[in-house]
Amino acid sequence: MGQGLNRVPAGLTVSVSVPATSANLGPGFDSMGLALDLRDEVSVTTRAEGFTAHVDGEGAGVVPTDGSHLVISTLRAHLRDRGWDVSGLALTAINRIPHGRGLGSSAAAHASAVLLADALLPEDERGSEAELLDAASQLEGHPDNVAPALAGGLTVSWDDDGRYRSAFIRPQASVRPVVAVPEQPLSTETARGLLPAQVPHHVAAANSGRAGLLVHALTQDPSLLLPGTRDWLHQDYREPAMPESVALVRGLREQGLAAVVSGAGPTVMVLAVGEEQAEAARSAMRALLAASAQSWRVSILPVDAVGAKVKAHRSGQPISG
Ligand SMILES: Nc1ncnc2c1ncn2[C@@H]1O[C@H](COP(=O)(O)OP(=O)(O)O)[C@@H](O)[C@H]1O
Ligand SMILES: N[C@@H](CCOP(=O)(O)O)C(=O)O
Repeated sequence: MGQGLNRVPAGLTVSVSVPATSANLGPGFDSMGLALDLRDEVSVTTRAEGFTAHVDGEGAGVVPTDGSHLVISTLRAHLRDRGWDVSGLALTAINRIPHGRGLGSSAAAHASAVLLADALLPEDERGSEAELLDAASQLEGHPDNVAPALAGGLTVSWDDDGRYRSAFIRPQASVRPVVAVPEQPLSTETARGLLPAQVPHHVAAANSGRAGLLVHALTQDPSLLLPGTRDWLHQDYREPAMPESVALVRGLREQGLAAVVSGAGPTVMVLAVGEEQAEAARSAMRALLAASAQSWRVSILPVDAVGAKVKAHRSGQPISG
């Protein structure tokens, strides 16, 4: 327990649920993201001593069960930043977001931790929405997953001289994301390591144009989603780490479907328009993956319009220490 820090009392329980997210959406590298209807649920109860994590679902048996669990360590880091700490914590999680697949599991964990920590603070010490967005994004290293995880829907985020900010946008209701999630994970860190330090000016210009077009396609004219999801900044550079995913994106795009690598991959997502095209995308994915050596989960994952929910808070009176 840090010296001079206020102590959150034992006996407080807080729960959050946070959606999966797909970042980049093609040309919106490190800035655009979409929340998806698949949620992690996490509860913590403060106690006098000891840090434990009980996890069901994705990551069970793999992620740590002590104080080094990502949500516990991040929650404590956020508390300390605010001048507080906690002597003990029991965490329970139902994880549905697969890890290391490009569906924002680590962003969901960082967002959960910051929201849980904030809810454990006395009301007058809690952060604003903008502060929580910035705090969770700083922990994640980029804001494109954290912003839609917190707010739902579609977000465009930017770095405002060292502070992350986000605009929240309602996508067209007809947009139906379809995902193909492979068995084999790929860490975001590894995928980021494949990116070049610089790209030619004409490539940056082309990508910026498509990112602008993508916002128009997602909000006004979904018939432009195929050109609006074209990327030159990250997907091809990452091909050596996920050749099947990049080949799947190409195969789907040749059929006129707006396919992208979800986040840093290796999940592939199609931004379909309407139920009929979503079903067609699902069939096309299954057909193109029929000969794959690994298994893939193919499903329609609707857009989550709600974002993170702090679900319960049995409040007590935090004490100073
Ligand atoms: N809910 C969670 N609880 C504990 N650790 C998690 C959780 N979610 C993610 N992680 C950690 O983050 C890693 C995945 O992060 P990352 O490589 O960024 O992939 P992605 O965010 O695309 O799923 C996992 O292997 C695990 O170590
Ligand atoms: N912009 C990031 C997005 C990473 O998303 P994740 O879901 O794979 O963590 C990147 O492309 O590196």
